[in-house]
Amino acid sequence: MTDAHTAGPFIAAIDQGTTSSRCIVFDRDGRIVSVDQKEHEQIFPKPGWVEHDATEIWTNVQEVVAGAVEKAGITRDDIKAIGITNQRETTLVWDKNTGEPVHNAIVWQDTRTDALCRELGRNVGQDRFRRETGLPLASYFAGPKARWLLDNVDGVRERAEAGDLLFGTMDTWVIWNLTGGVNGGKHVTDVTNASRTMLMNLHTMQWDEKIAESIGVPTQMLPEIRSSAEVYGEITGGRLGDLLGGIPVASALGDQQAALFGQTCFSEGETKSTYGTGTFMVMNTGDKLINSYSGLLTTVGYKIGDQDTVYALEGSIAVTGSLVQWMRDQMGLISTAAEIETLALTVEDNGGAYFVPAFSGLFAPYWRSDARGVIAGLTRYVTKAHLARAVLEATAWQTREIADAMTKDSGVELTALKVDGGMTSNNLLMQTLADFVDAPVVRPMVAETTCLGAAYAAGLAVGFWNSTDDLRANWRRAAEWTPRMDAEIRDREYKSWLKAVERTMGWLEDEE
Ligand SMILES: Nc1ncnc2c1ncn2[C@@H]1O[C@H](COP(=O)(O)OP(=O)(O)O)[C@@H](O)[C@H]1O
Ligand SMILES: O=P(O)(O)OC[C@H](O)CO
Repeated sequence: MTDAHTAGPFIAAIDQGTTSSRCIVFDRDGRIVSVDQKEHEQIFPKPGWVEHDATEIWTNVQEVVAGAVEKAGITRDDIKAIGITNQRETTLVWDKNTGEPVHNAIVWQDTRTDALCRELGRNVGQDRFRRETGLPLASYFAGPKARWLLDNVDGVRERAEAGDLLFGTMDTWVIWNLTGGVNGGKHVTDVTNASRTMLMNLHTMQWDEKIAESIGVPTQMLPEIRSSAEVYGEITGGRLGDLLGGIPVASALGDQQAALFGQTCFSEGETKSTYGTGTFMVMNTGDKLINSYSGLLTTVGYKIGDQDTVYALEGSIAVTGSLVQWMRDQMGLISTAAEIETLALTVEDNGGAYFVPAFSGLFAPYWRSDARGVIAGLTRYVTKAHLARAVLEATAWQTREIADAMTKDSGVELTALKVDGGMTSNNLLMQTLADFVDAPVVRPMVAETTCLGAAYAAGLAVGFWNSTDDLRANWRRAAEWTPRMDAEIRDREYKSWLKAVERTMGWLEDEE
């Protein structure tokens, strides 16, 4: 509910995430006024496959927007703009005449395009994709997922070539529906989301015809690439049209880029790391498009209207919070995620055990789809409490590897790491992180940095905030952890971790 401290007007933001969709209403100081959230089904048709029902997601998005507005006790006139942020890479194709998806969305974690990526590597070469798109060939990205839909769903290639089908990541799907759907919905994406498709040329910021042809995706089904902060259209029609019709839809950012923005990492070298299902460390590299030689992604940080593009380096870790979920749901060793900390605190150390959760292969800095999970160093001494430690340490060591790669590629030493996401409520993990990366770890007051970033971008687009300086003033520290680990112990432990990582590689044979 609004009160005297949160007088309007407001900006709303939608976060269409991997496990849920949420909407948050913010005031001018970047404070949360209301939140509504709804989970959607995770569909696992085969080992390694992960899908979402995009129709369910759109229904949930409408519900949470209506829910957040109702909880705030405000109306359309109080909201100056709405921004979008989203799980990235998750790929959908739908019919522009009916609004019906041709298939479930293929989620970023899905590994069904591994073989296709290997084939593209053999036929076209890794280097070409890296050079033009900033990305290594991996099943993580959207382009190969689109190709899979074109090849494997009946009639889809013909309908796409006839111009009846639209491709989009979840930003595009939500914006198209919000702005009218079959009745003139805008078919757009922003530069950050486009930079994760493997179809956009990072040098021109346009679809790369040759790359699209080599992957086998017709460019006519791709959305128009726009900046991250501008008015794409207005809320039109349907349930939300009645409630919020006319409100400008004014930003789109992939969720990790939105978190960079929400953490106000506006200067070159500033870095954030978000700890959710997976973990994503992103460094602002300003106007420098840095080629990574250490296994990071070169990506777009953001682009505000017609200002210059801000680039970024990213280290993506597939499994962090989801390892805690696995300990809870598959192993039954804890009953809530928070219990991992209580259990880990019953022992002094990991008892010699190291857990490398290469469940979907290894992402950054290795990009090895043939890797699978390993628990190394087991003896009869090891208890479930030691494993709980090893689980938390896995997140911290994976971050350390990315931090090392960032320093190598950018030449910038990490002086502080701004963190956010669900796992940051774990104090032991945050201390371990500071110890392993050997830098202070800081968490802001508003932990919902993803939605905040989308709200900030939308607010800038409509003049609700004037500049990024206005936004910096809103960032406030809530907690800080400083390193206190003996360097010799850290180096010894790091070596053992790297040895355990080695053990995960080559588990899958080429034909698997
Ligand atoms: N206290 C905790 N300790 C460790 N992990 C936690 C804790 N609380 C939540 N998590 C993990 O954080 C993740 C949820 O964080 P969230 O930021 O909501 O993720 P996402 O946005 O990716 O859905 C879950 O994977 C959960 O296991
Ligand atoms: O929805 P999240 O927070 O799990 O983020 C997913 C990432 O965008 C995948 O690249």
